Amino acid sequence: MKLKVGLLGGGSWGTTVASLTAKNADVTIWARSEETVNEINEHHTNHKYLPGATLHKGLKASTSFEEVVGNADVLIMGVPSQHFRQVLLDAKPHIRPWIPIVSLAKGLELGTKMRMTQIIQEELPGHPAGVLTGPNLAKEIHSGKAAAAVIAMVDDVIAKELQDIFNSGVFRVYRNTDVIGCELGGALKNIMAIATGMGDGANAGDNTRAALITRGLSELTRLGTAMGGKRRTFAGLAGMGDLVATCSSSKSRNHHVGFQLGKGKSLDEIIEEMNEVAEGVKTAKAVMELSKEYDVPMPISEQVYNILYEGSSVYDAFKGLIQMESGSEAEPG
Ligand SMILES: NC(=O)C1=CN([C@@H]2O[C@H](COP(=O)(O)OP(=O)(O)OC[C@H]3O[C@@H](n4cnc5c(N)ncnc54)[C@H](OP(=O)(O)O)[C@@H]3O)[C@@H](O)[C@H]2O)C=CC1
Ligand SMILES: O=C(CO)COP(=O)(O)O
Repeated sequence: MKLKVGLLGGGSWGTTVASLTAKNADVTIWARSEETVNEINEHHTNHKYLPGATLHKGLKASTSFEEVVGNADVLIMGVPSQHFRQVLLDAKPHIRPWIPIVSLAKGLELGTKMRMTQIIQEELPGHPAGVLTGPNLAKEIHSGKAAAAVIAMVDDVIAKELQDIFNSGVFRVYRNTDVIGCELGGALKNIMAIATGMGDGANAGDNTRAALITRGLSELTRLGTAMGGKRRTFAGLAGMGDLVATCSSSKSRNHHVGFQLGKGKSLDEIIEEMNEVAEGVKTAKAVMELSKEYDVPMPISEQVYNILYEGSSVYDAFKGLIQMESGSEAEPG
């Protein structure tokens, strides 16, 4: 008997994971748009988010939480971070006791600064909560290119069962028990992708991008370990892996936002023209508060924040970073 999976969120990554998982399980995806649901059921496509992709024929879709979640053995949350709690609460009355809940989101909730598994634990205490993360640009995965990911859960026995649902040929899924580190790696790298995007947009060069990625890793590891993540996690797929993929790819939405800023466009213009989420824009706000709370200097994130919200220019940001005293590699700066 195949496990029943309910997946909430019909965007590019939610749809990609639903289609991949449909090879191993009986999957129904929830999207709020009837048009998307009908398109998935009738044509096995989701043009708005995955143009040109054909989805697994066994994947079903519905706008009804009851239909998607009511019988599910596993719940996967593919909704962006700022809407995650509300969608979880809307689905809550239909969720069966103690089924595992896996987040696909890479961001922190504004206001609470919470990770998505913390929201799951707060709203649905007792459900094992985990995250699927790693260098996984949806646009490459739906076209069948190989990739590796990590399923992180405190309970490694449940993680092993979930590994079998997600693993499929060229999509290789590893396990990790460090949920905090895996979740923070995914959220924090988006800010670094905005930074490298800015450099690329402003034609700063390959050496600058490499310096930003490397110092970005050091910066996110500092905050991540202060918040309870394990140093090794940040050197793995959820940290370094995702950082490299996102910071160097024009397929990344966060890199795209940075790139356009580097070309001189305003944030409002860029967001207006996008129909997808770039989580780093909002996560940057939460991270500035966390940097103060944990007393961890985050110079790259701070410059990204200044450009996004304080009216600084890309030139000001690079000048700011370059004028910092360069001490030991182990130190901020
Ligand atoms: N795309 C990728 O390559 C990857 C993305 N992720 C992460 O996955 C998460 C989901 O991103 P992704 O699928 O890419 O997002 P997209 O931007 O592609 O899609 C956003 C989805 O969220 C829905 N949505 C927007 N607002 C609301 C709301 N208020 N209530 C309910 N649903 C809403 C949209 O529905 P509608 O169409 O009706 O507006 C749409 O289905 C993000 O945290 C992202 O960082 C992780 C790995 C890879
Ligand atoms: O997280 C991702 C790749 O691992 C997707 O990054 P973007 O959200 O920037 O497109």
